[in-house]
Amino acid sequence: MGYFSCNAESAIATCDPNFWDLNNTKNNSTSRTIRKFHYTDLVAATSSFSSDNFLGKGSHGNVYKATVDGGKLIAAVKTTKLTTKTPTSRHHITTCTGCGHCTSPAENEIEILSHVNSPRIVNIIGFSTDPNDNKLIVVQYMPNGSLHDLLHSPVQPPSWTRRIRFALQVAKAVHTLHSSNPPIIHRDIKSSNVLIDYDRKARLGDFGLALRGHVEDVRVKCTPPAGTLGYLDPCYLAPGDLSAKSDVFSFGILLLEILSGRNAIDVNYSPPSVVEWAVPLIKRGEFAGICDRRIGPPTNDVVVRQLAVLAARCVRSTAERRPSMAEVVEWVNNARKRMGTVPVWSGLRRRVARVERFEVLEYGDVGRSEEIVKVVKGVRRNGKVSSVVGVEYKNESSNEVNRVVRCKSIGSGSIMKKGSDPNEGGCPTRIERKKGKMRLKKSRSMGYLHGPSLLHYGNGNENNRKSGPIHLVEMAMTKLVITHKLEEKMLVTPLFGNVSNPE
Ligand SMILES: Nc1ncnc2c1ncn2[C@@H]1O[C@H](COP(=O)(O)OP(=O)(O)OP(=O)(O)O)[C@@H](O)[C@H]1O
Repeated sequence: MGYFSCNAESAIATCDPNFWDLNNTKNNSTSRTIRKFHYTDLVAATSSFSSDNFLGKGSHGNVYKATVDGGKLIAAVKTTKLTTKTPTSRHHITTCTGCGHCTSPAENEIEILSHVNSPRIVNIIGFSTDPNDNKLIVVQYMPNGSLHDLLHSPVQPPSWTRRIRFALQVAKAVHTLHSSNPPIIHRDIKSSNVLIDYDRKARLGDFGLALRGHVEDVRVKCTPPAGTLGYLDPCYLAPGDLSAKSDVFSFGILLLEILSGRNAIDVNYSPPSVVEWAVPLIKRGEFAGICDRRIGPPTNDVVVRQLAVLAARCVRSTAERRPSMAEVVEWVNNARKRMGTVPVWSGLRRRVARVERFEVLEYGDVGRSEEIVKVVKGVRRNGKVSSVVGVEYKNESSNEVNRVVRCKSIGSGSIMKKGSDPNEGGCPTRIERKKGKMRLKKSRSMGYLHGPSLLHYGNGNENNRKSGPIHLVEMAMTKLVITHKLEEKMLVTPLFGNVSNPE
């Protein structure tokens, strides 16, 4: 891959008074010390840039594995050539035709990386200059390839858990860049620039196109648009169009790639653009349709729904309407937490199925006419209850508003067996009243039913009102009935607005 770029570092010094001088590796308070290697040391460390140490080829040169400091440090050395003004690739694009305001990607990468150090990026160790004045960049060695290789490898595609972790790690990397002072805009977020470290965590690399500065800074303003086709923000047509939201767009493409396992531009699909292919599916709510066919949707399909809608928001055509990277991190993190869990109400479905086996349904077919009027945020009521959520719902016939607050796990023992209803002479050994609440006792599982719902719950008919234990069953049935509405309200609407229209 290559850039249409130009090389005129003196012009940058004019544009930006803080331009980082390669001869001064620590020129201001935000810089960190980086090493200046002798070229001959790097020749030795790479066995004269031998094919055995060859790691890959980029748009500006090759990358080699280097063993430095007598074997104490393994690094990657990126060789570069002084960039010409000639287009070198069909992938990278920029409109620069020799403006005299650009620096070479290698020098730019050294400058940017000297100002940032994060476990989520491929950090710089040092640099060198070859006899032809070409720069060599020494960065941390990433032994596990790129995210692009992993996603598109024919063997063993990554699991959902790994994909979501990678998405979160990249989102954190971009957020770190955007929140540094002055902000750094990467401009080339794509799966081949995400490398996997020793701990199998994703790190963002290749800062050749990155820009450091506020959008109003002259340097940022005078740098022509650049990026990789398929990931490039369509709003970014002129230097003045650049904003952090361009990275958000590219991240959205990457997220779609992670979810679908398809390339940003893939002629095997119709349409070839991942945005044009995925966004209509997302708008129609066909979330399973965008999941990588090789692994299918995850157990908790809410996770894909959340991430797909988030991706659709990131690639919105209006840059201002895209989320910030802080928001992206938050929602990907929420999805990660949800991964490995089952939807809140599906556990209830299983428990209600057990109730059916106990034949308690003879108490009546209740809860068919409730409408959710409010989703209430739960509170931690007991050390044993880790996550409490609830709803207020209205019985349409009686107009009563009742509230159910429950923990994620109400044990099967919280449902009374037939014959244990005190009205029938049964013994409610597992249920006790405490301070106006009904407490369900079952080993580690606790649940609560709040005040009026215990006393006034019913289908509007006084005669149908049941005693406490029976109500527990009825509540369970009610929750089963409202499952679909509730998931939409709780898990989608508050997070993303109207799902059917992410635009
Ligand atoms: N730090 C690293 N550790 C291990 N391998 C690396 C490292 N950096 C790059 N590579 C390997 O070298 C290849 C080329 O990397 P490079 O960043 O130069 O180009 P690219 O990102 O693939 O393409 P482009 O330069 O067009 O964006 C990568 O695909 C990767 O396989």
